[in-house]
Amino acid sequence: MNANADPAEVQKFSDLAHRWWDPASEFKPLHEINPLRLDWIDDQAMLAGKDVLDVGCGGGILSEGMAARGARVTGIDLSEKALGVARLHLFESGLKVDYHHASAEAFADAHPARFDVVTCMEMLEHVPDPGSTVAACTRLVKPGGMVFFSTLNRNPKSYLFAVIGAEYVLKLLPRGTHDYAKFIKPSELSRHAREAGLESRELIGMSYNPFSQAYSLGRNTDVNYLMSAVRVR
Ligand SMILES: C[S@@+](CC[C@H](N)C(=O)[O-])C[C@H]1O[C@@H](n2cnc3c(N)ncnc32)[C@H](O)[C@@H]1O
Repeated sequence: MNANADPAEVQKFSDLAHRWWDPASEFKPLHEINPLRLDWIDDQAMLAGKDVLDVGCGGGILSEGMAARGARVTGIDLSEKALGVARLHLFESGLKVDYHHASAEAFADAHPARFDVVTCMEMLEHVPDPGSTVAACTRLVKPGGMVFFSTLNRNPKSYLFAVIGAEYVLKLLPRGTHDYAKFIKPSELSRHAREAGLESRELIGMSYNPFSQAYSLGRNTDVNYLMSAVRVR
């Protein structure tokens, strides 16, 4: 497996992959946040007609959403099982997405500056070297193109909400889904982005309200957050 991949992390997603499109499964949070992040990306990138790469696409929830908005979408992941589920789901949805088994780094070597837009959502907190992934996403996008990331902040509140709350109290996610040590502060993601040649455009938080059981985008980046950036060199 690629040097910048944790086989145990990829295996975790492979083991659950058959439930990826069940909106009541472990992937419920991804289904619920998808309309929010899709609108947020589309507002900035104007997806229709664009060549888009979805890095760490998993079962294809975001990839299909972007294809439905008129983008030509390619998805890459290191979980063969997740990709198998993603390909099968295209028969149900009737959408077109081109899925490949590849790491961001290897795909960047083969397809430098090939895409108008690159998305890499809920994936950086599962890789050993997120800076390398950010650099690869930057190499994959054309100069002037946009890159979108989402991940988890690292602080006592995010530990409480994303690990204890989500995995142990509300049981939104299976125990062990997230490794707190791999969470990434916005300042760290910004540094990786700057070093790679990206200029940050927007940083926005995503919060879960356990009473209304709904997600919303807002200023609070304490736990989940998203960042958009433009390749400037
Ligand atoms: C939480 S899922 C997110 C899926 C999708 N991006 C979304 O937000 O709907 C994380 C995905 O990252 C993939 N992944 C983990 N490490 C990876 C790596 N080094 N390279 C490519 N994909 C990886 C996993 O297989 C899994 O499909």
